[in-house]
Amino acid sequence: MLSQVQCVPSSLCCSFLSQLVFTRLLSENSRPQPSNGASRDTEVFFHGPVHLCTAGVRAAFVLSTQFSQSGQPKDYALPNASWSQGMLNLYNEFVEKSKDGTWKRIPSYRHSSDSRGKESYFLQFLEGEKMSKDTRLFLRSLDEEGLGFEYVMFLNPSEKRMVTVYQPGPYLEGHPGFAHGGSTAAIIDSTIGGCAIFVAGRVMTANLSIDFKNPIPLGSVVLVDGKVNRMEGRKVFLSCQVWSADGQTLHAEATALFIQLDSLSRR
Ligand SMILES: CCCCCCCCCCCCCC(=O)SCCNC(=O)CCNC(=O)[C@H](O)C(C)(C)COP(=O)(O)OP(=O)(O)OC[C@H]1O[C@@H](n2cnc3c(N)ncnc32)[C@H](O)[C@@H]1OP(=O)(O)O
Repeated sequence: MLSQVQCVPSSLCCSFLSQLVFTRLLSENSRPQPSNGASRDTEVFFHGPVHLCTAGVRAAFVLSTQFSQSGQPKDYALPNASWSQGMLNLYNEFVEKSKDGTWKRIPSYRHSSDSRGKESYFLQFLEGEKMSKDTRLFLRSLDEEGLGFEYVMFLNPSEKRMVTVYQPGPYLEGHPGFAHGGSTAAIIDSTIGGCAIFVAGRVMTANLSIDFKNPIPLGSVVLVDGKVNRMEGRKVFLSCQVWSADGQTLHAEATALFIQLDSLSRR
């Protein structure tokens, strides 16, 4: 994939970049604004008049957003320009707590096969599943920062607990200005899914029950706090709460059952 990015002729890139600037100027006053939570600087739109831009160049751009400058797969669980100060504050708080090893930041890649390193419980999970190299991670499926799920997970192994610092972007809108409940379910499922993977390896969600207490404003920052309560045989019981960053508002409460799998291949 990398070589495809590097093979794009530089003249094509220049033309692409100038079109991009042109596109931004053209569209600055005409396109709808994100209702909340997205930095305009991170937005890239492709409009009709500039469709000189080929699908190949578009693909090269998309690929280039998936790799860091060092050519390594991009770790999406690191700060970017779309993160609000509130998101950065909570992130820094947990980075600080990670210094003595109590918490561990979980790197997060678009493609599961990019999850490298001995800290990667997720990779161990996938190796067990023999999943395709191109397996995607749903929550990382947008090319542009700040529009969808912006999040970083921290695992506390001794407490079997995972917290996700989460900032929902405008593409997750349900009721005007608020995150769709399905997106909240997805971040809860992934947070407690991470906990369940940590304690039980290969698992699937069998049951997820959510009480939505207060809507989550788009662009706000919340803390998704999940933990394993107990295991009974193959059954992993978990609970989760979603709090506003200031701890004053309980947005959602959930319980879940995950089932440890012997193997997906038997299915
Ligand atoms: C550290 C890591 C970091 C990672 C970060 C990234 C994380 C990303 C994470 C992403 C995460 C994304 C995660 C996702 O989105 S997973 C996608 C959504 N989930 C599914 O699609 C699962 C579909 N269901 C199934 O495949 C099967 O039904 C499963 C596998 C769940 C169980 O079928 P299986 O044939 O294997 O088991 P069994 O039927 O013998 O049952 C076994 C026991 O379980 C009990 N039971 C079963 N179902 C229920 C139920 N609904 N309520 C209450 N109890 C239930 C059952 O009574 C029995 O109990 P007992 O009789 O033994 O007492």
